[in-house]
Amino acid sequence: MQRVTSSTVADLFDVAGTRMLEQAAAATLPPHTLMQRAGLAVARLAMAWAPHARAVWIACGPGNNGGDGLEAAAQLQQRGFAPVVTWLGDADRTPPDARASLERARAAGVAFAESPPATWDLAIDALLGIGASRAPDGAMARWLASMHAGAAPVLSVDVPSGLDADTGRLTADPMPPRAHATARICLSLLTLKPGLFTAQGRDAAGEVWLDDLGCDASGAKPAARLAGAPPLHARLHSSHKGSYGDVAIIGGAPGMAGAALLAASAALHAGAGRVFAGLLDGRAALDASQPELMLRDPASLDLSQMTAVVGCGGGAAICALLPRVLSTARHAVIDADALNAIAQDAALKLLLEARGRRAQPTVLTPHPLEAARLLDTDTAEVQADRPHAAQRLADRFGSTVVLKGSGTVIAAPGERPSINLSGNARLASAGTGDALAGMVGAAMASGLPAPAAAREAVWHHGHLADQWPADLPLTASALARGGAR
Ligand SMILES: NC(=O)C1=CN([C@@H]2O[C@H](COP(=O)(O)OP(=O)(O)OC[C@H]3O[C@@H](n4cnc5c(N)ncnc54)[C@H](O)[C@@H]3O)[C@@H](O)[C@H]2O)[C@@H](O)CC1
Ligand SMILES: [K+]
Repeated sequence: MQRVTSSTVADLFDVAGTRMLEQAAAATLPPHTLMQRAGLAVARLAMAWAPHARAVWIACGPGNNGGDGLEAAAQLQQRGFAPVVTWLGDADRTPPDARASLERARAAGVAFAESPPATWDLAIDALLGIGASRAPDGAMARWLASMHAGAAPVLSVDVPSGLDADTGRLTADPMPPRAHATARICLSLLTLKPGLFTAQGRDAAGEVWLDDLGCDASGAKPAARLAGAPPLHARLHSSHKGSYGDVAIIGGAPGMAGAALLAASAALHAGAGRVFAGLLDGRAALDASQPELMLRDPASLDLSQMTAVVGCGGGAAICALLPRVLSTARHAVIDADALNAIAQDAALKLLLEARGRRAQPTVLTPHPLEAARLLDTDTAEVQADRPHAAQRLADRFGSTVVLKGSGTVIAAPGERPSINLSGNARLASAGTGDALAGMVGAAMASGLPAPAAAREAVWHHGHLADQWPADLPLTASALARGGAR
């Protein structure tokens, strides 16, 4: 059993892939073995996580996810706990594995009840797993609502019930936030699923653990992956500023110079050799606190050997510069207003596609609304399947895509999407996206391929927020200055 952290490197399997693995594993094992392993793993995690829980409520659904809960109940009962099971199954239609676990729970003397106990110290959600086919309703929906509204911690078996394991879309009502990060925990069985880590999955699952039930997943095709912590890049003693590349920040229209300066500061502190601030606001003054930044007229910059970070605070004025950036920049990071300009202009779309065909490294950094505009759809459709949306965008424009949001997805043509696990809600403030664009630019300028540059910068950006002292406000300018690696 292992806990998943932002550093974890792992393959993610969708429901179809997980089912294939389950069938292959079950075929080599005595009947009911996988469920016994699953129930034991749930019981062990429950005992380790809530060792003093006296009242344990286990809510079990009609399928094999419920079977895991019944098996866990038997195991807990045998170890001196007193679980109370509420079960929504029908003995005649229960699948064979779950029926065997039902018998074991009854034989162990587990208490069954029609409704949840009055109070509980730990709730185990074994209502629905990867077989969920519709939104929970009736008693199931009521039980889920009360366990997630209660103060006691919740352990979800395999996936939080009502969460789509492939996409992280919650079909149940949104789960209320919890005061403590570990008040929700999820034990994913056999495989890790993409939906646990993006969209609403992070909030619904809480801390994620994996038990592979002793099965080897190496033969199966993953749907996505967790890229984990990037490697440390040691610098050669004989290196010089030219070794780490030039970054040109192009943006900062009148009234929005701050966004471009944030990106410039982030690129500088993330290790770029030289950073040029090509501000659209010709009256903007140099940031006196960062004399390393070089202020230039954006039209005068020769981008052919540079990484251009374009769009931060660009406003409508960025449109006029985009044809030159898209045609000439050696590497490009396209953010914010530049993304919106491209979404509205067929000629700019063609130029972006042409960059992809020329294999000129390009990273797009949209939030869901910007991604929706580029895909000519709406935010709900993007959020309904974030890995798929990011991959569509990457394939469409031949670019690396960083789809921001909870569980940032990084996709590139010909690669499986990866999901980043560093970062937290403190990043939800103005300017943090500008800092990220600058950090991606610095990583590209250092010579990393676009997908690796995107993954590494996204991880570092989130990691900074994870390490941020709780009593210090996280502002974008401080984040940008903290980007040194
Ligand atoms: N068979 C085995 O030995 C193993 C099963 N495992 C567990 O089995 C789960 C998958 O089991 P199943 O395929 O039976 O699927 P589930 O137990 O996730 O759910 C399927 C059942 O729930 C019903 N259902 C679906 N949506 C519903 C809703 N909204 N309201 C009410 N009922 C609903 C379906 O009609 C079906 O009866 C995994 O998530 C995992 O927890 C794992 O432990 C691996 C081993
Ligand atoms: K569940």
